[in-house]
Amino acid sequence: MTALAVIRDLTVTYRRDGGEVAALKHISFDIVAGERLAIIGESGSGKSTLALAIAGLLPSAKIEGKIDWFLPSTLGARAPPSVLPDISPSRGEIGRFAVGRFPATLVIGEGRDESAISPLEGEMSGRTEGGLVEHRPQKLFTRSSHPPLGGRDIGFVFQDPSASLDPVMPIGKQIAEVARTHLGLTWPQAYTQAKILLERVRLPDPDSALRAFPHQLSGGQKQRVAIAAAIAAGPKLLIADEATSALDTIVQADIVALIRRLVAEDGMTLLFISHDIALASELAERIAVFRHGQLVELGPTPRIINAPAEAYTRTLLDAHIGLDAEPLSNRSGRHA
Ligand SMILES: Nc1ncnc2c1ncn2[C@@H]1O[C@H](COP(=O)(O)OP(=O)(O)OP(=O)(O)O)[C@@H](O)[C@H]1O
Repeated sequence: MTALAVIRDLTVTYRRDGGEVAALKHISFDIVAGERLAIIGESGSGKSTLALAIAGLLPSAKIEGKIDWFLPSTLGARAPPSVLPDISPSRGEIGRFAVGRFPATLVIGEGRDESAISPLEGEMSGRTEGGLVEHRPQKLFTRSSHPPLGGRDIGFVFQDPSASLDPVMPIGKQIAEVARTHLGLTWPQAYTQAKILLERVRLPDPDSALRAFPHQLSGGQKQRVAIAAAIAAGPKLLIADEATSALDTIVQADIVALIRRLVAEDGMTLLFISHDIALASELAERIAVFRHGQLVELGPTPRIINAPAEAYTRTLLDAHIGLDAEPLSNRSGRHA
């Protein structure tokens, strides 16, 4: 098993009302390349904080610990200047790191420099790119290099597609822009790619859908578009943060099936964040259980479901009425 990312002693603290909130406390685990890993826990357990920290999308929190990335070479890939950390190595250095050979190490939180270009607390541009909300990078300290680039190495699907899609830009352009930016395509090439992606996420009539605006689509269709944008640059890691929670049960099952299919087709690693242990157990090969910012336990899905080591996991299982029922995605023979 090859690690895609090795997370060690990750601690995240937010500042709130003059005090501090420890959202994650000394978290250590590996993300295995190609696996489907679910992060589950009740509200406030730190799931979203973990997802955002891994994606480098926590500009205003205090982050300590280390993430080693084992990313494939990206030589030739184009990185938009706005998402390169200001102290990152020169772009010529990016691409020297091969999977499993030269990890990119982010040592976070050492010697924080307040003159960094990080945005003011709470500031976000609101602009979307590859399913990621673009922001100026936090001050990450790079030991060796090639930190992952949001949108290119990591695709992010949020709970609310209405918030992650630009309401005044045709959806084809939103997807094409990701492909153009990160893959260095021309606009015509990027639009061809966008159409292929709309077909892959099974949006009806992809040709006219290219010109549609988000408000012309249903919630499930918008999430399909958000997923298409998230995978447009061929990320190694796809993070789905409660990506189905805002959808009704039937559409939820469709989106889960879609994510499963796309992850398999593209050989992506999946981090599936959910409060729903039943949903997680359908999709994930391993489950990590979080509570109060701590990792309670992590193991293969059958072991977590059938023989949890921790009482808290058992409580979560007992609380879930639907776990013994037929998996959601099988209920009506649905396909992605
Ligand atoms: N921007 C923030 N500023 C201050 N505190 C925050 C911020 N974001 C999250 N928190 C706090 O950090 C803790 C973890 O929150 P987080 O959103 O990561 O949990 P979660 O498991 O994803 O919850 P949910 O399922 O409700 O989204 C909570 O106590 C939350 O109130």
